Amino acid sequence: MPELVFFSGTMDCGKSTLALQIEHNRSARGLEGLIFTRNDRAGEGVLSSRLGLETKAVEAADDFDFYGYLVTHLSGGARADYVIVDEAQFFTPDQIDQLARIVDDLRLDVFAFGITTDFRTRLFPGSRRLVEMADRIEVLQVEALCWCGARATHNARTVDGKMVVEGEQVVVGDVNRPGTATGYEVLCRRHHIRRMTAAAARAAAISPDVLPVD
Ligand SMILES: Nc1ncnc2c1ncn2[C@@H]1O[C@H](COP(=O)(O)OP(=O)(O)O)[C@@H](O)[C@H]1O
Ligand SMILES: Cc1cn([C@H]2C[C@H](O)[C@@H](COP(=O)(O)O)O2)c(=O)[nH]c1=O
Repeated sequence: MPELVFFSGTMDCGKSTLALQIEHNRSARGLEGLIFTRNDRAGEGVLSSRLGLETKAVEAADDFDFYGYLVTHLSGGARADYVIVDEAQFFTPDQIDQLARIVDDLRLDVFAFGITTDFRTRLFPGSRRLVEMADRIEVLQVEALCWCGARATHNARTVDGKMVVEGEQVVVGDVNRPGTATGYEVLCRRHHIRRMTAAAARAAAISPDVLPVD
């Protein structure tokens, strides 16, 4: 039975790497996939992993119709055996419904990869719809870690090095980029709630006025 699978996790936990591995394994066996993404850090029309691998992808904006694209593709005589969608959090609930329809009506597996919650710990609309609609939700096995060593479960945004909890939901960016104005850091829930990034923890540890958190 074809499935809509949502592979979810924090930033930097290996989602895009797994997407590339699934693509590699299936194409190595002669299957043909269609790959979609939106707002990848590496630019338009690319699905990239921090391990250095990347592949071409169709850049899908808000008005992109996944189901229509697949129908046109197949009725033109082209082949598609499965669909990969990276950065799935950025897609609209309607687009996620189109992915479900690809599974149910066109009988293709759809593998969607994305972060579940934003920097305020709120669900992205696309991720919410995937949680509602997916046949299966897979949490990635490789755990990203908080600076304290606990499993990272939340994504923090930093502006000029300080953690923020207000702002636009979508700002493309990366972890471990100290020089950039807007950055991200993965944290455990405890340290996300306390707004305690690695830099804040270091500063607290060297300040004689502040008791250590841990
Ligand atoms: N230099 C490196 N050596 C080994 N593994 C790395 C290196 N850089 C990144 N990684 C791995 O890649 C993961 C990030 O993969 P990526 O697919 O880009 O994540 P995501 O799509 O979830 O944001 C990291 O969690 C880490 O396991
Ligand atoms: C938490 C959060 C993240 N983003 C952006 C930042 C990155 O461009 C992507 C996540 O990519 P990854 O491959 O999973 O690392 O999402 C955002 O726009 N808003 C947020 O709150």
